[in-house]
Amino acid sequence: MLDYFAIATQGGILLWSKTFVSMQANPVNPLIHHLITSPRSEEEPYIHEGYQLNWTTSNEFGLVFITVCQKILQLTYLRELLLLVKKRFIEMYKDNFENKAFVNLRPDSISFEKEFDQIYFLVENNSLIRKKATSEKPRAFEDTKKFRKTLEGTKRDIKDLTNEVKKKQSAVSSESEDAAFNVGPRRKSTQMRSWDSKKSKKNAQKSESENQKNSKNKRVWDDETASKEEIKALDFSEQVESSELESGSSDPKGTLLDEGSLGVVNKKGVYELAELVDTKNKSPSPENNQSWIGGSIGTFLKNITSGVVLTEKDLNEPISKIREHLVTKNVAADIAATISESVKKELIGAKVGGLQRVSSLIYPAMEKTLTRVLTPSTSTDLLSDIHRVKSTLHRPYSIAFVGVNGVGKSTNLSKVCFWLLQNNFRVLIAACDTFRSGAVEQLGVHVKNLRALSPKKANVDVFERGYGKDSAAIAKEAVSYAESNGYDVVLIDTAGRMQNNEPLMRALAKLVYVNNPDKILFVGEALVGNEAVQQLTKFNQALVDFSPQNTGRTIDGIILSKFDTIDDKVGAALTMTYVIGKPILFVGTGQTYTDLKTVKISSVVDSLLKD
Ligand SMILES: Nc1nc2c(ncn2[C@@H]2O[C@H](COP(=O)(O)OP(=O)(O)OP(=O)(O)O)[C@@H](O)[C@H]2O)c(=O)[nH]1
Repeated sequence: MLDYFAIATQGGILLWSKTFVSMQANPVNPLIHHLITSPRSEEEPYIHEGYQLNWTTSNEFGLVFITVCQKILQLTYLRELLLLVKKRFIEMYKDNFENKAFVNLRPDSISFEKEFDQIYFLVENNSLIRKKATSEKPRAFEDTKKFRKTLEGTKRDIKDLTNEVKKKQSAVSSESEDAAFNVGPRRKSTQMRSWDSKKSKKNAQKSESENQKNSKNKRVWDDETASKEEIKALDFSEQVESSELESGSSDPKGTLLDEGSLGVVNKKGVYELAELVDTKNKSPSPENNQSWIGGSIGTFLKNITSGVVLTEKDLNEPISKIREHLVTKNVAADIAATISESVKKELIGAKVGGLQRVSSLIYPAMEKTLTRVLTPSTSTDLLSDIHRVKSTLHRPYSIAFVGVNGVGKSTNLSKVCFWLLQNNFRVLIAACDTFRSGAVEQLGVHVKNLRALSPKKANVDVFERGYGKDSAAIAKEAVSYAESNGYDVVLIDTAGRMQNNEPLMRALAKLVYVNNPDKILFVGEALVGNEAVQQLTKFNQALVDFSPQNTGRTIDGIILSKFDTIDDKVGAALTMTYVIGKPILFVGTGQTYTDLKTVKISSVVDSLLKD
């Protein structure tokens, strides 16, 4: 779905905008600046910090219309949306323009919300409208009809727009088939879309012969980890270029995958995610006076000589330095205080040995405490768990993704799916966000991309039942559909919800109770402040409080998303783990499907101890 739509003057004055997902830094200004300094073709999207911006200008009125969406999504309707919004906006406000400037109209008096929503609704549902002629009437088409009926007084506009959409679609209809990703008993399995259609095969052959002409830069393997065949299995270039990726993507490989963050295929043929490595900070060295332990802490301890037994008084100052250090690493303040107190307890009564520096006692004490906090109480080996459930219980393994709005649940679910697909699992994605408009379609786009990137294209489907329905029931239906149709894993996408919204938290507890997923993963943003700690605690508590039968099920693990936005401060991992005593299973490090990493306890500890 869209993150943002803006209408601005070509001079950069924002006239009207609509925000769908809040963004950390609005990329519209950089685009406008870019357009002023180096005009470029409207056909070529502008990529800025993980966002893709498409636009159209009206030179006659000096306007620019801009869509912003995450670059991982390849939305087909952006051009149509832009052109229709431009047409409608100019129709409505052209009398207020003179010499490309507004006359007697202030931006805050522009009322364009209703018109925009009508256009967006129609364009977003374009593929469903196109299916009108087919025997099966999709549910959303009925919605479109109902919606139209309610729009008294605007029928003419809607008719015009619909005709325009249809006209444009008939031109591209042979290329777009994006409404057919959904599965479920409602459709017979024979009706499920075959992604290896004749057209794509033809494209594949064409791309293959083009590939032979173009010498590509392949990933360079710097060790013996993978065999030639295994490397071939990880070379997605051919798959992507021969895929059915939607139009408008001039560099699909770069958009969907980051070769730098690819995992490795190990000797057993398992595609392992890359590990998070802190390359930015210096290695800790307690013996090094320049390091924070040897330096600032050492200063407080330099008077303590050999044979002395450490007391609380000796340790107060150094321990407060440890707390400050942890806070600079993004550990929540109260947790930094608790951990440093724990280090203090570890050290009280320790005897300083012969040639030993006191500061060198601190490093192992901290290492021990941090390792204790980070050591998981539940399994982190998902692949083995999935195999075990498959071979012993003969059923699919289910994972629910939960968290507040916009933290990256669907994106990271898709990255997990990419990893599972590389390991040849068959995955069903259950679209249980029946709340946010566009959530189901967003999963459809991910599935389309994932199919294009996967060794076996038919290994991933979406199970959806549209909007407004009971998500617990949809998840149950999906799991049973997966069981009877041979899927190995069900990934359950849930709606984002605020931790204080009791009805929604009750609904989540119900989903967990009814489905008892094998793993409940909390997706939280890496920039942890008190707010995020509270979110995690409350989600965990709500699962207990609102469970219909007091099952005691709580969150099993954490995905720390948007790690790339916080400059390698691993403290968030410590804070989150400390709060619920469950491990960080994955770290999201960007917006492509390969931007998912695992974290080793020793590297988190190492990183926390670094300068
Ligand atoms: N930089 C960065 N962006 C991310 C990461 N994960 C997700 N995002 C972005 O965060 C935004 C929201 O992601 P979604 O996956 O839609 O979030 P969600 O939690 O499913 O959203 P709701 O369904 O609205 O609750 C998108 O723009 C994503 O591209 C990440 O690891 N790094």
